[in-house]
Amino acid sequence: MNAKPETPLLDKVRLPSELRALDEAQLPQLASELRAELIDAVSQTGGHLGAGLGVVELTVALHYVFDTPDDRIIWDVGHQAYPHKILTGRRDRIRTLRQENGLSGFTKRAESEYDPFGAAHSSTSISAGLGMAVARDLNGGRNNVIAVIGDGAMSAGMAYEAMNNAGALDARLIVILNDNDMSIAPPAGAMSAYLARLASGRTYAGVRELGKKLTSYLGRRVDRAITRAVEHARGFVTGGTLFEEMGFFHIGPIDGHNLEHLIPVLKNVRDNGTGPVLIHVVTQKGKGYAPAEAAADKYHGVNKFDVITGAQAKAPANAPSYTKVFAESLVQEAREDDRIVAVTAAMPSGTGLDLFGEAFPSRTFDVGIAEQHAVTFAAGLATEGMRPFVAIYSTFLQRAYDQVVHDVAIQKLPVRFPIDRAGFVGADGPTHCGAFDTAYLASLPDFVVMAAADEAELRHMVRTAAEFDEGPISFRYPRGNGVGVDMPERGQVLEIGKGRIVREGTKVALLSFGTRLKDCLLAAEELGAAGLSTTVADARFAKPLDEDLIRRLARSHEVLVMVEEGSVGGFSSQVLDFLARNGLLDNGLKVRPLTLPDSFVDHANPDKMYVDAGLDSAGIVRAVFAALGKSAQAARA
Ligand SMILES: Cc1ncc(C[n+]2csc(CCOP(=O)(O)OP(=O)(O)O)c2C)c(N)n1
Ligand SMILES: CC(=O)[C@@H](O)[C@H](O)COP(=O)(O)O
Ligand SMILES: [Mg+2]
Repeated sequence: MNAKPETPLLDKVRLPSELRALDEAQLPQLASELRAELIDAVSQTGGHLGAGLGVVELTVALHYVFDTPDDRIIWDVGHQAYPHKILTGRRDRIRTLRQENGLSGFTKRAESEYDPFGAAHSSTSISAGLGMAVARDLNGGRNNVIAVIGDGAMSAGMAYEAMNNAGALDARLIVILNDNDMSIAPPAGAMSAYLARLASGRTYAGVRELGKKLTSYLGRRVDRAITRAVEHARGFVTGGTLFEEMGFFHIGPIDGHNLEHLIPVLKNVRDNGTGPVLIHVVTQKGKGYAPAEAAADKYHGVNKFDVITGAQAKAPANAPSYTKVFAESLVQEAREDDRIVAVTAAMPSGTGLDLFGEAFPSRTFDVGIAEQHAVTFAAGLATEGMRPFVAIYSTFLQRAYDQVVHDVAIQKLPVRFPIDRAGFVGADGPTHCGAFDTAYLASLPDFVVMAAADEAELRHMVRTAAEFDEGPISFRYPRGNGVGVDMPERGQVLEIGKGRIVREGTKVALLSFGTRLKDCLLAAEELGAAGLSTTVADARFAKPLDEDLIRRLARSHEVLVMVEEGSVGGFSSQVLDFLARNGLLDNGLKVRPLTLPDSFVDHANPDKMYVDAGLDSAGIVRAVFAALGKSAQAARA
């Protein structure tokens, strides 16, 4: 275990008010101790590190200059907010980050008054900040509202919707564009190239012009320190930037690691000016920790690691991850069919499309954080006969629901949706839990909705989706590793709307949708041992349902339990609806849906989450006994 860093100055700063009592000359030391504390804490918990390292100085400067929590700081995504948490009364719990009952890995209103807005999905900060600014004005308040948004998050439409509105309202809102020239992967798109041009100072102003311009916004208080800050290194961009055209006063770029530059600029913006202002701050993701600076992903998200070497802990795996199986299967199909193309919204490594991109660079599209566009872009591809796969996390597809309905489903376009991170995701908590996709997709007419029970099934579903041209089709699979089943050389095309019986019994039927199948099989063993002959079926499809299979299970068993890792309203609800409409509930069948709880479940270890949700084998056994009016113990006795 590495020695805990010495942090004599940070030890005296529990809250921002104590930070504000420091002399400005002490701030570089504070920043250095804060960085060491951050590295040490994340080495023990794992989590998002690179983004936080990049905003250490910015965090210190913001809390030094602004009167938080009355002044509101909104961190976009919130993954970079660990230094903010350390400075805002949460240092004593920082080593509980992302663990059960510990601090959230993102900003969270319930956690602290210094977190005025919860996040984890990107590009919400300017909208939320504008709402707060307008509310302040309506209430006659005077506090500042500061939205800190990354260059990656700046690719999402919502950021522009918010700026468009802010420019029109002319509300006093401070936006800090934290430009580290990185998303999770290197950023994609024309906006990123534009920011790079601004940051490289293509358009310099002369000192006089700069002075005039700053004075026009900041009043006469523009001092030499600010002029120096914005002149420094890259120079000051004048006139006609996109942000100015949208009604923002645009300052920068300035060096986001230089407190002597940050503090005078922030103070002057705090004390002067009207209307919305955007400060373009240039930072380095992973700053100040050599292994992070050298890493391709700048240590965006890490496991526990050794501080000296940077080596990350790796859990031993007996099976490949679902993500990898998906990616390799798609590459395999794409070798056979050049109409297959792949789309990701800024998640090439998370979705496995980095592998696809290596094999087929010209058929891979990283559209940036732009889920809505990703879906409609794929719809356009499909209209011209391409076979697009939009590989996306369940939670992020939520953002593109109207595009799924209006652009894809109504037009019956064959867009394929491989849905990763379906179900509990563990440490990222409720914002990233893939709970709702089955409910929101299976309610759409003619949508084909599948879930893979294991990695071999996933391979079949990739092939099935590739060859299905009749309309939209999705298949879901969870975060983490497969079960370790034998893999077919190539996937088979599954019959649409047909499930499979995995084990035959007579009294109890367990109907699984997705990877809970293995717990159903364990439960069936236990039920069998207790004298309850149990059938286990893998539904494969939530839409269209395998009606014959369900009818058979309902008619020939006393108990029918549906098991899924999704919200209420999903697969089980589809089955219940079918049973009710077809009179299959009229003869005393005991039916129990086992779904995710109807609540937002906080971050924890996924295995524990399954137990708490009753979705492990013991929970399934309990549900069967409860349906039969017995306790599990009594039945065993
Ligand atoms: C809507 C949405 N899509 C995707 C993600 C996944 N994601 C989290 S952080 C991130 C990169 C953000 O880049 P940037 O805003 O530049 O922040 P940085 O990590 O560089 O500080 C992505 C793609 C997300 N959180 N929300
Ligand atoms: C903040 C964010 O949205 C991503 O970094 C996310 O945490 C990645 O999750 P995975 O680790 O499951 O890819
Ligand atoms: Mg970035």
